[in-house]
Amino acid sequence: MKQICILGSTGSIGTQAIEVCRHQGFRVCGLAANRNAELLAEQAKALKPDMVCIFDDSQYAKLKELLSGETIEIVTGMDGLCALASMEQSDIVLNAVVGMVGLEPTLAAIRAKKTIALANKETLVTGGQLVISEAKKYGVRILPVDSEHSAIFQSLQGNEQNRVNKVILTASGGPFYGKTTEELENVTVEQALRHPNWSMGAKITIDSATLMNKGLELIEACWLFSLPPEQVEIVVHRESVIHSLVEYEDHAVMAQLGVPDMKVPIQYALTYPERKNCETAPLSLTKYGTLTFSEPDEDTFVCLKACKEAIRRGGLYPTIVNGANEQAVALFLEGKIRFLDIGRLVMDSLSLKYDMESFDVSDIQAADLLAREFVRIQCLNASK
Ligand SMILES: NC(=O)C1=CN([C@@H]2O[C@H](COP(=O)(O)OP(=O)(O)OC[C@H]3O[C@@H](n4cnc5c(N)ncnc54)[C@H](OP(=O)(O)O)[C@@H]3O)[C@@H](O)[C@H]2O)C=CC1
Ligand SMILES: CC(=O)[C@@H](O)[C@H](O)COP(=O)(O)O
Ligand SMILES: [Mn+2]
Repeated sequence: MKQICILGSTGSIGTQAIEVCRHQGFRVCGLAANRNAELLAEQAKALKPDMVCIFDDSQYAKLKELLSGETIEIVTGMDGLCALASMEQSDIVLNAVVGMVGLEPTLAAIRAKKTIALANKETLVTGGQLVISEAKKYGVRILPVDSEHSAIFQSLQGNEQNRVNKVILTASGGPFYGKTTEELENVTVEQALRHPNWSMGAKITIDSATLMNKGLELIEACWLFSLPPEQVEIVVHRESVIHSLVEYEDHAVMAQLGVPDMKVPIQYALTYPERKNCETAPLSLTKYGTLTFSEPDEDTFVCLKACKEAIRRGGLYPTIVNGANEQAVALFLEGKIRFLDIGRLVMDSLSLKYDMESFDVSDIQAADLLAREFVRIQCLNASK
C-alpha cells in the first residue's frame, strides 16, 4: 500500500489531499501542521499515522493531551518537520505548507530519497537552484501539485523529445481584474479574500489578488521545466478551465482542462503515472459556453512585474521579493497596511543589493530575513 506523508495537513491542499488518500486507499503515515492542534489531532485519530508534527511547540502539550491513548510519535519545530519529511515509511511527501518555511523539509525529503508532490511553490521560488540540483543528485522526482504546473506537466507527457517553444500559464486575474490603481486604493481584506474561482488558504488568495501568485508561478515554472522566463507567457483566463498550455516547435498547443478543483492535480501527483477515478465533477464546455483570454495588467498589478525582474536578475532576488511579499501579506491580513502597499513594498525590495551567485540554505534564509525586515522598517517609517 502506498504511504503518503502530508506536510500542511490542516490547510486547503492538506485537507483535500486526505480526501484523495481516502478515495485511493493510500495510507497516511505522517501529518504536520503549524499550530492547529485540534484539527491535527482529529486527523491523526482518524488516520492513525506513525508520526505527527506540530511546528509551533507552544501547541505541543495540547496536542499530546488530545492524542493521549494513541501510539503516535509527536515532534515539533523545524527538526521535527524535517524528521517527518524524511520518515522511513513514506513513499511520497506532499509538501502543502504555506511559505518559504517549506524549503528545509523539501530538502530533507529529497535527501531521504522521497518522491516529492510539491504544492508549496515558495520552495522553488526561494531555493529553486538548490532543490533542483539536490533532486538530480539524489535521483528524486518532483511532481507539481500547483494546478498550472500540473497542467504543463500533463501536457508534456509523451512529448519529452520535442522542442518546447513556450509554456502559457493561465491566470484567473483574481477578484480585482480590470480595476484601476485608483479603484484599488481602499479595497478591504474581505474583498481581496473573495477569489472568483478557487477556495484556498488566505496567503495564496491574497497573492492571486495582487498577481504575485502568477509571478511566483512564473519562477516556479522556470525551475520545474528548465525554462528561461522569456519562454513563459502569462495569459488571463477568467474561467480557470484551461489550467495551462504548452506550445511546441510545430506550433501545436497541448493543454489540460477541467473544472477548477485541486483534487485533480493533487491526485495526479499521488497516483502518477497512472490516472485514477477522481471525486471531481466532469467539465461541461457547453455550460461555460465562452472561454476568455486577455493580457495581464502589470502596471496596476506590479507584483508580477517585480517577480519578472527578480528572475531576470537571478541569484537571491526571487527570495527577496518572496520574503517581502510574505511579510507584506501578513501585515495586510492584520489590517496594518493597505492592498496597494503590498505591490509597492515588493517592488521596493528589489532595491536591496543581493548579488550572490552561489548560495546555500543559510544564505537564502538570510536574504529572506533581510527582505522581511526591510518591509517592517518601511511600514514603521510610513506610520511615523
Ligand atoms: N490552496 C490551493 O488551492 C493551492 C495552494 N498552493 C500552494 O500550496 C501551499 C499551501 O496552500 P494552502 O493549502 O492554500 O494554505 P493554507 O493556509 O490553507 O494551509 C497551510 C498549511 O500549512 C501549515 N503550516 C504552515 N506553516 C507550517 C509550518 N511551519 N510547519 C508545518 N505546517 C505549517 C498550516 O498549519 P495550521 O493550520 O496549523 O496553520 C496549514 O496546514 C502554498 O504554498 C500555496 O501557494 C498551490 C496551488 C493551489
Ligand atoms: C489553484 C491554483 O493553482 C492557484 O494557484 C490558482 O492558480 C490561483 O489562481 P490565480 O490564477 O488567480 O492566481
Ligand atoms: Mn496555481
